[in-house]
Amino acid sequence: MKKIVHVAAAVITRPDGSVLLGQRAPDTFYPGYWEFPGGKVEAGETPREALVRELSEELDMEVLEAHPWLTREHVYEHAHVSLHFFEVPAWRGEIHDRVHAALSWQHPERFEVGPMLPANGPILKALRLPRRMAITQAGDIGCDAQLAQLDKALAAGLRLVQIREPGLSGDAREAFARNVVTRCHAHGALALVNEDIELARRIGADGVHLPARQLAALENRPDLEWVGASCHTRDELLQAARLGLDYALLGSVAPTASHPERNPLGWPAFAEMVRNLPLPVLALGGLGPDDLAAAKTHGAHGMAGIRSFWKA
Ligand SMILES: Nc1nc2c([nH]c(=O)n2[C@H]2C[C@H](O)[C@@H](COP(=O)(O)OP(=O)(O)OP(=O)(O)O)O2)c(=O)[nH]1
Repeated sequence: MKKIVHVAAAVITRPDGSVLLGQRAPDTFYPGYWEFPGGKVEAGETPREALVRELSEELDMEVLEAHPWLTREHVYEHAHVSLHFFEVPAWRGEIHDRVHAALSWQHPERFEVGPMLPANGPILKALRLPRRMAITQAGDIGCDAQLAQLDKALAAGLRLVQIREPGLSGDAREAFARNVVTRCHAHGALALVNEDIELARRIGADGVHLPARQLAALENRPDLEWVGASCHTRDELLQAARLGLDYALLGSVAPTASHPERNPLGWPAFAEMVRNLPLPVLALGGLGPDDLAAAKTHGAHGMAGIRSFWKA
């Protein structure tokens, strides 16, 4: 077995959502391939310390903020690497590249450079996962009211919707879900169906969201473009990772109106549970739009919720 080489890599992000990629120099492994700036963690360093050092050495950049994001393993011919990705949204200094053949700012929805290093495919997909997911509540407020909220939220930039309507009957649920998918697609937003894999396929949804008990029962990932799951424990998160899911929801982080009696996790426990996972995690439960910064600091990709997530 090859020794594991730890690597810190930076998803350096501008406010318009573009990320910085570097093209590997001719004298390296995979010359000409594109990567996220970073490099090997040296003895005695944490991945974060390595990240700060590498970005200073390679790009002349002083990192002001770095949020832990994903950790992925990949076995190359030359090494078994464990890639610790951080999101870097703030830095000081003008970027001066010292090691790459070229640098390029790229939008995750349409990468125009390639090829990418082989380990990075799932990373590029994770970058396309929006940061906020709103979960429908038509069973509580009525289909018309929910669709009106959806229109407003899409117009305000919402790009990820989970259709979760256990209270609607089969036909009503299908008609409502079709309506949501059409409206989401008109805005380039993703629409996922809770639990019902067949319904998701039938109506052309982008994927399915698995409740925890369905996640536990599955042996293989359903064959849809986007598949995520609700998790409450580290074991459930690891099962989502084993199945190769695209994201997980983890909560409740804070007390919620619907379950005030449940013991919330709190941010420190959330951060511990999502540490070194290979898939993005959205924080759920008792959160509002203002909590995104705290969520990212604690290792979340973003947030999901019902009530406050429909307020445009
Ligand atoms: N920096 C970076 N490395 C990546 C990414 N994806 C990926 O598979 N890798 C792999 C390629 C290499 O095997 C390893 C990084 O090692 P490296 O050789 O570039 O590291 P380094 O800058 O410390 O270089 P050196 O000390 O060997 O000169 O991680 C990525 O997006 N960014």
